[in-house]
Formats: sequence, C-alpha cells, structure tokens
Amino acid sequence: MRLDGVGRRYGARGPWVLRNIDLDLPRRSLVRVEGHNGSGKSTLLRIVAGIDAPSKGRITGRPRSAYVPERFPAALPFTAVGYLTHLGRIHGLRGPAAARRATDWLERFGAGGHARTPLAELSKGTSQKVALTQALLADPELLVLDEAWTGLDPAARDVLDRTVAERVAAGGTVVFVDHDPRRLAGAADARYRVSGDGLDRLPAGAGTGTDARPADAGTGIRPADVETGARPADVATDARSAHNGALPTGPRVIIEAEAPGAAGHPTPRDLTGLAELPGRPYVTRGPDGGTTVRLAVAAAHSDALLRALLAAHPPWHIRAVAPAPPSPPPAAPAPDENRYP
Ligand SMILES: Nc1ncnc2c1ncn2[C@@H]1O[C@H](COP(=O)(O)OP(=O)(O)OP(=O)(O)O)[C@@H](O)[C@H]1O
Repeated sequence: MRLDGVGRRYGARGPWVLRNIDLDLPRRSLVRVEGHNGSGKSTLLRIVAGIDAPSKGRITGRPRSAYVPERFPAALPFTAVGYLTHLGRIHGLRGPAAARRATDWLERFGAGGHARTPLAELSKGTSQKVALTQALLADPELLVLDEAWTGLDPAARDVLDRTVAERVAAGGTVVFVDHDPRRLAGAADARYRVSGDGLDRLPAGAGTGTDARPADAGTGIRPADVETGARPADVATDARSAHNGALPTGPRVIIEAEAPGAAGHPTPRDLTGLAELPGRPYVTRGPDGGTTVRLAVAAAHSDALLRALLAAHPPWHIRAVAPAPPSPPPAAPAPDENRYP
C-alpha cells in the first residue's frame, strides 16, 4: 500500500494536521510511527487503516485492513462473544466459525472467561482484548495498532508481541504507535516520525531514546557485528564444541529467523547463543545456507523463544513461524549437513 502526498485537516478551514505524507507500506513489514503529542499519529493511523479519508493526496493498493484504537467503544448492547460473532459475520464468516475464532482469540489473550460478559461491564484491559480480537478475527493483511498494548496485563502484552511477529512472518504488514519506546524495540523494519512538514524516516534498528531491555530478554545472543564476514563453513567448524539441544519430541514449532545486523551470516557466537535460548532449540542453518537459521522448539516454549529473539539487541528478524510436522524424530537421525554443530 502507498500514500502519496496525503494531507488531512478537520474542517474546510481547519489547520492542516498532516501534510505531504508519502509512505510505502510493503508486505512482510513492521512499521513504527512516532511523534510528539498531537503531532497527528492517530490521524495518520486512522487514514492508513481506512477508517478516515485524507483531505488530499492518494492511497493505492489498500489490503484487507483492521484497526485497534487505544480506546474501545464499549457501550454497545452485546456480550463480548455476541459482538465479535456479529462482526465476524460482517467479515463474511459463518456464525459458528466466527464464534469459535472469537473464543479462541479471547482465550489466547486470557479473556475466555469473559466471553459472555456484556461489553459495558468489561474492564479496560478486557475491552482491549475484545478490540484486538475483532481486529484479528478476519485475518487482516494490514493490522494497525494505535497504543493497543495500553491496559493489557503482561501476559496479554506478550501474546500481542507474538501475534505481531507471526503476522509479519506470514507476510502481513503491521503499523503501530506506542508510547513505550521499548515496545518491540529494534524489531521495526521502518520507523517514521510525524512532523509538521511530513514524515521523517528514522534509522530502523535504533531504539527510541532508551537502551532499556526487558528483564526476560534472551541470553547469549551476541550482535552479529562482532564477527562480520563469517562464512557458513566457519560457522559449522567453530561452533562444534558448543551445545545444541536435541530435536524436541511432541508438538514442535519451527521458527525461521534472519541474522540480526548487517553482517549477513550468523556467527558461531550467534548460534551458540541461540541454542541456549528458552526451550533450548535445535538449531540448523536455513534453506539458503547463509543468513537464516531454523529453530525447532517444543511448542510450549515457542512464545518464550520468539520473545527472546525479538528482544535481542539487535533483534532477529522472524521470517516464518509454523507448526512442525507431527512425525517423531528417527531414533538414529541420518547425518544432517545443515545441522549445527
Ligand atoms: N476529530 C477531530 N476533529 C478535530 N480535530 C481533531 C480530530 N482528531 C484529531 N484532531 C486534532 O488533530 C491533531 C492531531 O491529533 P492526533 O490525535 O492525530 O495526534 P496524536 O499524535 O495521535 O496525539 P497523541 O499523541 O496525544 O495521541 C490534534 O491537534 C487534535 O486536536
């Protein structure tokens, strides 16, 4: 999707809130929007989401979009699941499928117990979970999050972090504003600051004024710039002595991640660090044999592993997350030349 020369003002004679906005929103990207209070971030997000129209300029290539505002209008005469089923039907789902998806998402966010509570009786945090569920129900290609983490409990914030990573890995676009500079810090593919004259593009990897790191951030991942230029052959040789977890049995998730930084290839230190992350994943080089790695981890640890990858400095780019085929590993695995070590 592209915005060209977009401007917005409220009222024919009102001041321009946004002007000269040129913005490219490619697939498979996470885009952060920043700016001081009142600079027009929410106005821009509403235009990106398609719930407000620009006063001038052009928007092309709009994908199927969904929007989560900071405040969810809760004074509607529905229960949570009744409201979500209704919206699911509007999005073309059959009633039972809509109710099932709504219930699944509410449970994932830890609000399954409130499915039958009237919207007007929900707490701010649970209302926010309903707002997230309505946005995710229809599997949007573009997800727009305006301070959507506000009011969520830590577990639900983690679920939202992971959901964002999954959507981007699946080829979607996520655009977000958040007052917390540590939110998905460094994970954005692009960062923009709204200013009176348009949008300023900021360095993508840098944090937003803080080096703070979540307490549960991963251990052992080193920035790729410590050993720039490592070749895949070096990786295999140098890493031999390091631990690599056994291929987990039972339900597994495969995460494909791209090495952080500009170095290109994961270094031996990167690989050692990966094998020590939550769930002690089984690490192999990705199909391109170069910049990506594949991590097989027990499904129960996949959330924690994704969090650690995203919280690393610099963060790994998550390229794909998928359940592994259910077959158990062979008793004596054949030599796998891609396996590390
Ligand atoms: N519906 C509206 N009618 C009139 N003016 C509006 C409307 N919505 C926003 N504005 C004005 O547009 C300007 C930008 O508001 P907006 O909410 O987009 O900024 P923001 O950067 O998201 O602010 P904050 O960080 O405080 O949430 C503000 O001056 C605001 O008062």
